[in-house]
Amino acid sequence: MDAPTSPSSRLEPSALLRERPVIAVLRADAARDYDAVVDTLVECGIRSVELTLTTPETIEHLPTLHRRVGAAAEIGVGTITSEDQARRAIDAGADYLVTPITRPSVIAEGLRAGVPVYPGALTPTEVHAAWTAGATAVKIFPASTVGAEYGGHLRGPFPDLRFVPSGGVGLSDIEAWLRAGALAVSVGGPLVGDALRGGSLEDLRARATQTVQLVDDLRVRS
Ligand SMILES: O=C[C@H](O)COP(=O)(O)O
Repeated sequence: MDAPTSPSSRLEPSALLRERPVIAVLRADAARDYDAVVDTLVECGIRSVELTLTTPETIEHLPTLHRRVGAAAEIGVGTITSEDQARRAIDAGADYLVTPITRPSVIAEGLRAGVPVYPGALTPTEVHAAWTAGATAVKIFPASTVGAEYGGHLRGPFPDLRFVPSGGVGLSDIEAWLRAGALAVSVGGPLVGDALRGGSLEDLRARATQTVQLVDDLRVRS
């Protein structure tokens, strides 16, 4: 049985994510493919990277990536669906956990360890359940099925809600989501492209630089 969790134990998002509200989601064929892409993203100013458990050896490779980026970026582990996965990711040093679903026991693992959790939810009922279980922010997934307008709708009944859209968020959607009140945006394919599968790192650099510029400009203007 999943234990209820007091919202008072909710963890805050990192300063890195608050300052530059983009999470780059990496889904690779092998963990070693992360290295050059993470280096490039962080060089361009991306400060939050989410690895995914569909990539073999992700947890084993996490300490190597932490050594590569140092304090320049936080590295989270996503696609977590079980308490065991959550514990293993935490033990390997995950800075945060991301789940495609809301499972209160996984959120509780993060809270116990002091590691922020971003659980996935879509409907208002799911979003509310994720938030009250102690999410640092609720991952709205898959975000492209609802669009940025949905974020504004959620703020009506849930004015304190923190949310992060994920899934199909294009670079051209980032501004609308942040203006709708998102804490941050989570972007995989549209940012990373084919860079994890031998694609151009220069093209990745261009997309990452453009993305960083966009969110920094929005912060200055808001
Ligand atoms: O699990 C994947 C993330 O939600 C990112 O999705 P995306 O590649 O559509 O941006």
